Amino acid sequence: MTPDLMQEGADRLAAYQLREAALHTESGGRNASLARPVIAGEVDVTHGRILYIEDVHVSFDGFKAINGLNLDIAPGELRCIIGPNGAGKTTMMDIITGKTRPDSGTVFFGSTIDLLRYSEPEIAAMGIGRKFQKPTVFEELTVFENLELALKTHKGIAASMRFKLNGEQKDRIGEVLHTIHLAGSVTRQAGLLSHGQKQWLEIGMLLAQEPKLLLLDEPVAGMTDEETVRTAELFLTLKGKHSLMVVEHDMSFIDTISEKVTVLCDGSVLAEGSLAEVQSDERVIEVYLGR
Ligand SMILES: Nc1ncnc2c1ncn2[C@@H]1O[C@H](COP(=O)(O)OP(=O)(O)OP(=O)(O)O)[C@@H](O)[C@H]1O
Repeated sequence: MTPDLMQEGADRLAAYQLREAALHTESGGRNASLARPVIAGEVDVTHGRILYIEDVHVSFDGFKAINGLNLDIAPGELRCIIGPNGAGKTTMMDIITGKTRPDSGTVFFGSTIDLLRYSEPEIAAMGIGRKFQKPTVFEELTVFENLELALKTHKGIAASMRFKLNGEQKDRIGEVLHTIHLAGSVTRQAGLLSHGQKQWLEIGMLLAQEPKLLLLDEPVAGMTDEETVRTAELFLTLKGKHSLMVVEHDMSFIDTISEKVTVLCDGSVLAEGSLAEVQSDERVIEVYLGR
């Protein structure tokens, strides 16, 4: 992400926060009930789901990229998503994060927040973080500065102008640095990190914002074997505190981290279960794993 894009995101977030504040001051009626669910930190998971997708359809010029998709994720779950190229994995993440609007269907964050009503920055501000395949850290800044910036941006641009880290926030950055195995590289310029370390730093930038749901697209692509092992350890420590959706093609990585695996094909769920279960499913072997 470029500084311009980050600035734009922060501006839109500030506008969103102003709009939310205005909604909260209106009395009763529809607006009051709509405003209620988007208070940061409050996601109603009493029904046992942090993400709920039902019968979602998306077509691009008549081509059905997502075709009757149903999927839900429990709070604290680490779900792996696999499937052949073109199965709709990225499009599904685009829908959850507000980048693509479905033609029809339901997408809820917890049981009260209808994600289809919100924009991309609004959804990010609610606690859904997304990590794209390529690392996009600020190469000129140090590891610490990248994390600090992530915290500031999360506060919105108006707040970030006068934003100084308090003790709690410094502790939060320290905690994140430890989690992402970069505590020994605080003052290192991000551009000098290895590919794997840059990926961890970007995950750390998301963690600094304390997301409830993290969407990670091919996080170990291009990593060394050692980095892949450490990333698996990292994800296993995040599980429980956060809900994670991980799209990956690396089966040994999935084997290490997965409990439940969802196989997407032609825009809908082909199979779901443990890795061993989906690997022995004839339909999955046919379309994805090969004989
Ligand atoms: N904006 C778009 N316009 C037209 N077609 C699109 C668009 N976005 C995605 N598609 C098509 O939708 C289908 C699903 O694409 P998507 O990128 O979601 O698949 P994927 O499972 O992420 O694949 P991969 O593993 O290759 O990343 C593909 O056939 C793709 O070409």
